[in-house]
Amino acid sequence: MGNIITKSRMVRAWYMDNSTEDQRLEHHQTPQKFLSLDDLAESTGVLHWKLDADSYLEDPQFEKIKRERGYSYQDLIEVSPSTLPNYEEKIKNFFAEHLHTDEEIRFVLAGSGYFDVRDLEENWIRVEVTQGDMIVLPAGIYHRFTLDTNNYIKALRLFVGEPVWTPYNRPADEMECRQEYLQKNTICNLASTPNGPGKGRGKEENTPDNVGLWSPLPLLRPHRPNYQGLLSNPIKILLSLCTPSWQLLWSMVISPHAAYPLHTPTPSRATTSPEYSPLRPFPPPSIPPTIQLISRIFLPPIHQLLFQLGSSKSPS
Ligand SMILES: CSCCC(=O)/C(O)=C/O
Ligand SMILES: [Fe+2]
Ligand code: NI
Repeated sequence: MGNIITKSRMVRAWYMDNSTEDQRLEHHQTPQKFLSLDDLAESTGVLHWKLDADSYLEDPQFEKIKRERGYSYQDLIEVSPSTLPNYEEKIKNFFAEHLHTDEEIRFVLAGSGYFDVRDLEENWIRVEVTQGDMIVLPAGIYHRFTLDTNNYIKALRLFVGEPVWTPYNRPADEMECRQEYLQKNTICNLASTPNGPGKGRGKEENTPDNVGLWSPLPLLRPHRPNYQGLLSNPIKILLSLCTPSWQLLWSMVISPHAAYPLHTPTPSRATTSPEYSPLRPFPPPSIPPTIQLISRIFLPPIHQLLFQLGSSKSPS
């Protein structure tokens, strides 16, 4: 593939239009609507790193990511009409909306392409990957892949343990990994944060960025990119009207008690972190066992239910 020009650029992600034109085109909405990597992580759980594809073998950051995330397997895939056996069929399968029971991890060594991921409001978000992009799609996320008009990508595929590439085409809503994905992304990680978008979830587990930020109000944060779309049916409107009182109750009364025991087994930095609002003291001054129990057992399912009602009644 001597004529393929590969260039490294900042990753871009945008909301797609609904056109059925050539899948390899960019498919922007009008006007174009981009989202930041923080918003991408927050609304889908997709993670991204920019690395040097020419020196990844000696790159300590690449090693660190592999070590910390347990990636023990890697191989190469080169997607182009001339390099991929059964190209036409594979390309068709890659572009069918599907999920996997494990993370999909790709590190782009050359060329480019698009990973499309569904957010929780059923929008397609297109993530452009070029040389040096490492992308992790969480287990259970609906997604698809296409080449762009350059028709070429070479990527490392990484995996935890023995690789399982099986795609499960949509609908796969009953699968455990899908349910887990929804659970993680509707309750814990789309958290309302005191620090603005993107701080509610991160690439590391159990850091202060990931604790203490648990809120039942993922739908109702004005900074979320699709906030407007949420106000499209009566349940969503009702939810939004409840926001101020629910938010206040949550942040002042329940959250300081509930968030800490729910999310951090190791309180190490919690008390000293300057990032926290005084409304969310760490550790909580006292945690009445009944409040802990009630908030742990009842609030997640209630909020999950509200969320599902709110997001399934009408297209937003
Ligand atoms: C750039 S890797 C090709 C796409 C792929 O492997 C996959 O599983 C898409 O979902
Ligand atoms: Fe896939
Ligand atoms: Ni060539």
